[in-house]
Amino acid sequence: MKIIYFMGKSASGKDTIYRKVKEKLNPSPKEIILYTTRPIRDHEENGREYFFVTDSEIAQMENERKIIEKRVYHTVYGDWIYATADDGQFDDNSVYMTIGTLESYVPIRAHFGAETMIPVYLEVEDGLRLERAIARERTQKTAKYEEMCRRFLADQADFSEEKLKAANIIKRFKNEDRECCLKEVLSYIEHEL
Ligand SMILES: Nc1ncnc2c1ncn2[C@@H]1O[C@H](COP(=O)(O)OP(=O)(O)OP(=O)(O)O)[C@@H](O)[C@H]1O
Repeated sequence: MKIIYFMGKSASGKDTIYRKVKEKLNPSPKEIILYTTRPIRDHEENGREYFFVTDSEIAQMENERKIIEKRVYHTVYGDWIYATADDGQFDDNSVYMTIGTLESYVPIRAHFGAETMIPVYLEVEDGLRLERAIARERTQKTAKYEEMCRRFLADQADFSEEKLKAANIIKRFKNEDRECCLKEVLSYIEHEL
């Protein structure tokens, strides 16, 4: 089993590059769909970006010992839970792909083993990344600028150099030009597979 694990700060382009990589890889990797209690965004679909669930549904999966890792974010809209679950999604002979955080990468690597993991860490210069985050919020019916700012600040601590080093994230991909980034990410993944 291999798990291609996309990470990066908010608006670093994880979703964008992830979708393109999924399109280009043949056979296409299976997606690991995470669970979240955050409200669905306008362009999202339940079961595509995430399984959108309630707090009690997460609690039930915990009782059933299905949760591999779980994070709680204290947002301006309340607590949002994100979780990865061993819910029957995984089989030994498949290649999987998902978007996660550094905090989630570490327990997942511990659960499945380092040899299973193909980490893809994306980065964008902070000013450009903030511009992209604002532009993205503007396209939403209800722009959540406060939450966007909270995440921008939280990212600095969540993806600190110490944490990147501790998680053994050495390779990084700059997402300035989409096509260049995609090409580099694809050739790295193909090499690792
Ligand atoms: N190389 C690029 N050039 C220009 N715009 C980009 C590029 N990559 C991504 N974007 C745009 O930047 C915004 C953020 O990208 P995306 O939603 O993929 O980021 P993300 O890392 O998944 O964000 P989050 O973690 O906050 O959900 C989107 O509007 C996307 O279209």
